[in-house]
Amino acid sequence: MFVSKYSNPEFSPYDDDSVPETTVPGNWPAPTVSHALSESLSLPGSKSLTNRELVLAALADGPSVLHSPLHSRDSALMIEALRALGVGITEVPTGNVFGPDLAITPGELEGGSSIDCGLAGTVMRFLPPVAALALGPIAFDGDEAARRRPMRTTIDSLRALGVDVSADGRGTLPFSLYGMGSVAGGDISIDASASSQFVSGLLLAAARFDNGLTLRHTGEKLPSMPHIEMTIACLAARGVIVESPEPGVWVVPAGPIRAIDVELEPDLSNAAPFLAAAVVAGGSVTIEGWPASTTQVGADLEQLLPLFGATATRADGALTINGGTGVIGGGSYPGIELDLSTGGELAPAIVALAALASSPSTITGIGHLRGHETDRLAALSAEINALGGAVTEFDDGLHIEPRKLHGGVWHSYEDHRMSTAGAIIGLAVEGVEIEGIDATAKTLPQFPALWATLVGDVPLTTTNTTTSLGLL
Ligand SMILES: O=C(O)C1=C[C@@H](OP(=O)(O)O)[C@@H](O)[C@H](O)C1
Ligand SMILES: C=C(OP(=O)(O)O)C(=O)O
Repeated sequence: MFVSKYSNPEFSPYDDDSVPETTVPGNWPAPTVSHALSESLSLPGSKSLTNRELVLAALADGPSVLHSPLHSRDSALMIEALRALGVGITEVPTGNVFGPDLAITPGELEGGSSIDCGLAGTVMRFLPPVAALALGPIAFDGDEAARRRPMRTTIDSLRALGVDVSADGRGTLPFSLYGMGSVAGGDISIDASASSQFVSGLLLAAARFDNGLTLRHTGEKLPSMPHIEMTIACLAARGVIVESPEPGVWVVPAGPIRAIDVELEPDLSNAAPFLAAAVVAGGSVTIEGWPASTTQVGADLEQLLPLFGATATRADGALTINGGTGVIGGGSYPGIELDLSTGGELAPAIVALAALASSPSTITGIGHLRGHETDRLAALSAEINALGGAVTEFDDGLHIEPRKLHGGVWHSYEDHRMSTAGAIIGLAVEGVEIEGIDATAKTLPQFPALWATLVGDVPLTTTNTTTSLGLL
């Protein structure tokens, strides 16, 4: 189990004498809520932005500082991997409850290491093109579950760039490459229909290729376009202007990646379960520090949650979702028909809400979620149906019929968004116990503490978020 030193994942939303029994010791009893919410929360930095900025700072033309970065398993894996490649990364204490800033000093990229990708898509897809710029052999592996995630496009694209890659034919981790200290670059075509991260990984490193890169996506569909736009925006802020002469084609000029200090935005996708809680419980949840403009797809929650009858208000740099009376207060909200191809990482929270809706929902455009931390379509339908739900899977999505749900064990499949989807359902359904709540450490180790704050008015303090931080 990963325990971030910036959190205390053991923190429970219950008083010591009121913790419900679970059928299996170690399961997390998802708290129900019996009152309308009225809570305001801050969240730690964005995973997607933190791991992009770590890579770009490592490839930049001088030292820089990342302010308010995420500290979680995915960012820790990225930091360790970059250090193994010869990049200097040190913590700069600030008093921020979510952890210190990071000072990054680029170095000559060196081989000779084995990189643990854990279960992080951003590590396994972003770092191989960076490693190709190093000198020497570099091996990539990860969790057992990571060995099921699609990697063929990364492997094929590196080979198309002339990089020597050793891999069996399965198109997954583990594999290794032999970096020659430079990559010529040029013109390659890839099929990124399984993940936008194949595109982002190449774009992030391409300015450091001798001839830059012209990248063409040849597959039928391309999920998560906002994440590619995020990559392009992060590069632009560092002076690398990526042109897209036609959809699915990107041209990255060779040149320096400028070192800049960056303030990270809070993770808006991680806001999804907290804001969804207002829809279920009624009342309001406010997320502080909501950026006025952003490339994060989590910003779509402002439009998505009103589809379930909630109202969204932006004021004073915060987003508030008000769920009215909520299901808990005796209200109901309708199901939805939605193509979520641009925001697949929001799907588990949206599907959890759909499972509590009063009419059917159909979510499409999310077939690629079968290659996420787990096959999310199979996992969501199995877990909701085990609680008495009626979810059917099709290739590209899920259909959810309204049913009265009952308690039971909700499996996380080591997937942080499965854990949090179970917590949303548990707000309204007595006796839901979550197996594997620790999976939330992937991007939000403070989830149990923040959820306790949300449902139980337990103040978020240095005791429940930063016990072992030693900064304050
Ligand atoms: O580039 C990124 O930071 C991400 C891209 C998306 O991946 P896919 O395109 O594989 O869905 C998203 O789901 C993931 O959580 C983060
Ligand atoms: C798909 C996700 O993660 P990853 O970055 O590992 O792909 C996610 O966080 O929903």
